[in-house]
Amino acid sequence: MKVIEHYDRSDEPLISFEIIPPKRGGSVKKVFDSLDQVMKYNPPFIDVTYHAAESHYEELSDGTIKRHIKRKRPGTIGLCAAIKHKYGVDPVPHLICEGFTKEETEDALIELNYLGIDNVLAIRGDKADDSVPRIKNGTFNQFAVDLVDQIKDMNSGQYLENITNAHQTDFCVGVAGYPEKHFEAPNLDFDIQMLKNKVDRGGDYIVTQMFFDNEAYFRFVDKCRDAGIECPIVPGLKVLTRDAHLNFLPKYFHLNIPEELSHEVQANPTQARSIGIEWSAQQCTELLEKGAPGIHFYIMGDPTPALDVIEQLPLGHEAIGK
Ligand SMILES: NC(=O)C1=CN([C@@H]2O[C@H](COP(=O)(O)OP(=O)(O)OC[C@H]3O[C@@H](n4cnc5c(N)ncnc54)[C@H](O)[C@@H]3O)[C@@H](O)[C@H]2O)C=CC1
Ligand SMILES: Nc1nc(=O)c2c([nH]1)NC[C@@H]1CN(c3ccc(C(=O)N[C@@H](CCC(=O)O)C(=O)O)cc3)CN21
Repeated sequence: MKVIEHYDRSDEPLISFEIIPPKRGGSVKKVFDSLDQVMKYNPPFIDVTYHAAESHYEELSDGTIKRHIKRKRPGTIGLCAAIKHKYGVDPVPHLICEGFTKEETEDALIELNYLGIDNVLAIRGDKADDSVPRIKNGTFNQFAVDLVDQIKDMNSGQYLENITNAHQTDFCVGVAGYPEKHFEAPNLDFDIQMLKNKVDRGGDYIVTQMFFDNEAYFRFVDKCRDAGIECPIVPGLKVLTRDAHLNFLPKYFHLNIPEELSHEVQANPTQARSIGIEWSAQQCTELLEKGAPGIHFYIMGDPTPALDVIEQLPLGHEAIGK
């Protein structure tokens, strides 16, 4: 079933999760162990991140530099197929522009279609310093909106080359939104216009970047509505569990940590996990009271903090599968 149908049909807020594939050489068992734990809560869908190849440089004994190109976390599509068939839950693979040609993306969409997977999250992808320069032959999607166009084209039977009577796929497309602005955008209004483009061109729902201050989410939703964006805007949350997150999360995700939270963690660094869980539970309670369509938890490799949060929430039957 499509993610947008889950939101349209449910009377209860939906609790969903996002995971990351294991590093190359890792075992899928750890992922299944995580998923076994979250299944108790009947997630309607599970997102699986997608990762491009990265460059690594090695200095050889003669002083020359050798470049190695490696995809650190392969396996998104296989993992999605496994989730669908092992748990009967709708997987949402991420598709990214960075590092992939449109031709590779078309092939990935064909694989997904054959697997009966009809949801994707269309994002641009992080422009890492060590991303692989575009030396491949082919065309590239520059922004997430270009990827949305490509997916919607396939939904109307338009492939990259002209194919008469081509099969029309039927993907539901999620896109990313930034309550505290994407760091490259000059201002929030500009970023919201770019978000509106993604929705106008076929994005069915929005999942937000993580945030720790609900006011940022509520302001963002108001501004999106004022800009004419009508689709569900799902808050994405990560539970802070370590004092190191005070630096790590702003650095990697360009977000603000409220003073009250950072002071509390700095005063009791060994209690970071319980402080973070308490903070997140309060965030969720207010978000749900004020009508958020659900919560999307970024659990990545470890579901336990998010599950501790969920246990504290006043959720109904459908949302928590009790
Ligand atoms: N779940 C995940 O894996 C998520 C990953 N991300 C990461 O966040 C980053 C951004 O991804 P998206 O939001 O999908 O990218 P996007 O392409 O929608 O926007 C990226 C930036 O470009 C700007 N922009 C968009 N269209 C533009 C245009 N036509 N002209 C000028 N500027 C334009 C936007 O304002 C924004 O600052 C990526 O690096 C992505 O990997 C974000 C959320 C979720
Ligand atoms: N810019 C951006 N890139 C992303 O890939 C991304 C977002 N934003 N926002 C939404 C989700 C959340 N994502 C992630 C990705 C990795 C971790 C992660 O590895 N967290 C560990 C870090 C471990 C370490 O210390 O290295 C953690 O402890 O939080 C968390 C969220 C992926 N997504």
